[in-house]
Amino acid sequence: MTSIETVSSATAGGLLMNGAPPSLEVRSLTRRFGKLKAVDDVSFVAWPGQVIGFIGPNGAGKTTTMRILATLDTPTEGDAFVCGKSVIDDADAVRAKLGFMPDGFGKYPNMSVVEYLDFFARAYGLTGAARRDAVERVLVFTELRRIAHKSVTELSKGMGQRLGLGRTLVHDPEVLILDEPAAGLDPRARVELRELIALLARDLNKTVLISSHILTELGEICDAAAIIEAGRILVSGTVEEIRAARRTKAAAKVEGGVSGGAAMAVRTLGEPAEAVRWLLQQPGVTAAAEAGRAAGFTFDGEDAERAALLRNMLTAGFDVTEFAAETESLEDAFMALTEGITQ
Ligand SMILES: Nc1ncnc2c1ncn2[C@@H]1O[C@H](COP(=O)(O)OP(=O)(O)OP(=O)(O)O)[C@@H](O)[C@H]1O
Repeated sequence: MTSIETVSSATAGGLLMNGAPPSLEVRSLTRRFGKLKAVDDVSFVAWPGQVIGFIGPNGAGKTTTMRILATLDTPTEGDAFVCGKSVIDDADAVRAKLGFMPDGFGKYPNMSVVEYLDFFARAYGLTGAARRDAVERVLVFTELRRIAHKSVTELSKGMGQRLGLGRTLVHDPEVLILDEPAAGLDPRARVELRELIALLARDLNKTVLISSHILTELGEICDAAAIIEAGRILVSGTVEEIRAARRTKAAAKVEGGVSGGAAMAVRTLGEPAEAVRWLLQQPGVTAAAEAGRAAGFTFDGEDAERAALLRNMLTAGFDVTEFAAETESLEDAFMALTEGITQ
């Protein structure tokens, strides 16, 4: 690993988004275990309504970071803030604002789903009607109502994960920390979990930090990502910022190319190299390069100028079969951005 890339404009711009502070801020966090730096100067931010993927291979430092956020461990250096409260100096306030779903959690035998949730509601100090309402709200949200009286030890993996998520929601926290919640789920349960997480962020404005070592698992639900390897953040920011950083990097690779503009791709019946040569002469085209059988380019212009570019291309004799804005997956962007960075 030779460099760190943080592409979040929010971190650079004074930690405000639309005038609001971040709901989660990890600031130069380091955790040593003897000689091992499990977490090494990790920083990233997340905002209300955002699902942020915490992505990295096994042993990268995700769980250690999450445990510190959940006040279950303390950092060697640095600090983290949940709704502005320090995990070191104000751990009680953090616990009230945060729900943590660990990657494995105990299920007590002889306890039904409703009793399990009620147990956690008591642990959070809820009493009387407030406790009953909280448990009911969670049963409805997680769709566990119909199996409320089933024993927790008889649940399927998918239902067990719903219960684990429900457990973190009883005190209605603003920030949710979910450690590998999709691990071991079948495709249907995974989609259902994804829908619940989207609801929590989009409808209830919660911040969700969700870890995985599988990038594709998170690509579809995350608005932002922090990618970690060997304790260090390789890249962090919104998915759009990560894609933009990738485009800038791609454009910088093209000789004479100036970065900026929307990513586009064009396919013709001829050689892509010919299209690339022609594109590089056109106004608004800031970079172009061959991309398999297509020519990829970045274009800085409005719809009318884009239409003119296509018209000119046809007039110039190119047999265009496809001409489209490129939507790059988070995975593609990550692979390109971290190319040559990881060992
Ligand atoms: N209590 C501990 N004592 C010593 N080493 C630890 C301890 N906890 C974690 N580690 C080490 O710190 C490193 C980071 O571990 P961590 O569990 O945070 O990684 P992770 O990204 O969550 O990985 P996984 O996906 O496998 O859970 C690993 O090398 C791990 O062995």
